[in-house]
Amino acid sequence: MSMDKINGTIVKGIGGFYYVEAADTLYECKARGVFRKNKVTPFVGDHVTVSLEKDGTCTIEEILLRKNSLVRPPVANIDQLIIVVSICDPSPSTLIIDKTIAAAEDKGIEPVIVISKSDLKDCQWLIDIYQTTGIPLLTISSATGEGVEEVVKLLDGKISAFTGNSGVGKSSLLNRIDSRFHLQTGEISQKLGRGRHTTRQVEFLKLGENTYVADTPGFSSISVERYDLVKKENLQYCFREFEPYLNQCKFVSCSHTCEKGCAVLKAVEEGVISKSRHESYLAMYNEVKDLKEWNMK
Ligand SMILES: Nc1nc2c(ncn2[C@@H]2O[C@H](COP(=O)(O)OP(=O)(O)OP(=O)(O)O)[C@@H](O)[C@H]2O)c(=O)[nH]1
Ligand SMILES: [Zn+2]
Repeated sequence: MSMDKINGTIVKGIGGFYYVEAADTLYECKARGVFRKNKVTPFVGDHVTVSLEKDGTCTIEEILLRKNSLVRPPVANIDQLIIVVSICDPSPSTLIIDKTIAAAEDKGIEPVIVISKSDLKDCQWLIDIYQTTGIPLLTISSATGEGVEEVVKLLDGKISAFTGNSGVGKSSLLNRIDSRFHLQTGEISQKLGRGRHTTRQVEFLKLGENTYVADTPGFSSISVERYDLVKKENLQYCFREFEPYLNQCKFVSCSHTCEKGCAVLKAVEEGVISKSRHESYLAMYNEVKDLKEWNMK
């Protein structure tokens, strides 16, 4: 029997069916049994090969190599992670922000910081910490609309996921960006509840040509603890503003925590690297330094 094969992207998964978008057509597919046997789960975002049979059956035959993946929520091939941080209600934790940034950097996902609720409080202190890092930074208010257009521009042509603690204003921002988010982030997620054991699905919402946003009802935040701990040796590369100094330290094996002749510590002292960022580095370094490889996954 001859079969046509196409390549596409999984944009949705519900009840054992996967919805694959290819050339503006949506195919309802089953996955080959072999995936389950090998304990491979197709993720939303996966680029896949689908066979189209004469009777209309579509089957996912192959999952192409993932650029990256996140476990909670399960999603693959994300270009950028939009980290929403409210300036108050709830107040920001720079350590949580930096852990999230590091998890993204470690996976090769571009982090973007969006400071929200700028109508409520002065954001300058937080801007000061991050504007020297080289990480894209925007300040927005979903109440006044400030900065929302800039967020829309940033999403163009990319696959993005939003993350941030409960209450920081993700839904409010997404609703301003596209009204179709309203239903998914509001009503359905409320029906499903937000408990740990409820069914939660990720779905890509298409905002434009090659522009998708992962709608992740029920997930306030990607998990950066446990699943996404960055190895000690890699941690220094997850703080991108450290990069110019890394090979200027006196010792090749410098951990940038306390050593004499450490170029990173010097940059912190001189105020070129923000103290807050380095404090997060220290805290994260101490968390992972004694962990063995098998404890990390
Ligand atoms: N003043 C002000 N309030 C905001 C803004 N954005 C969101 N809020 C309020 O903050 C609260 C939480 O906003 P949500 O958009 O539900 O936050 P969320 O991040 O989606 O929260 P979860 O759904 O729990 O993850 C709501 O009462 C919003 O009205 C803003 O820019 N300014
Ligand atoms: Zn050093």
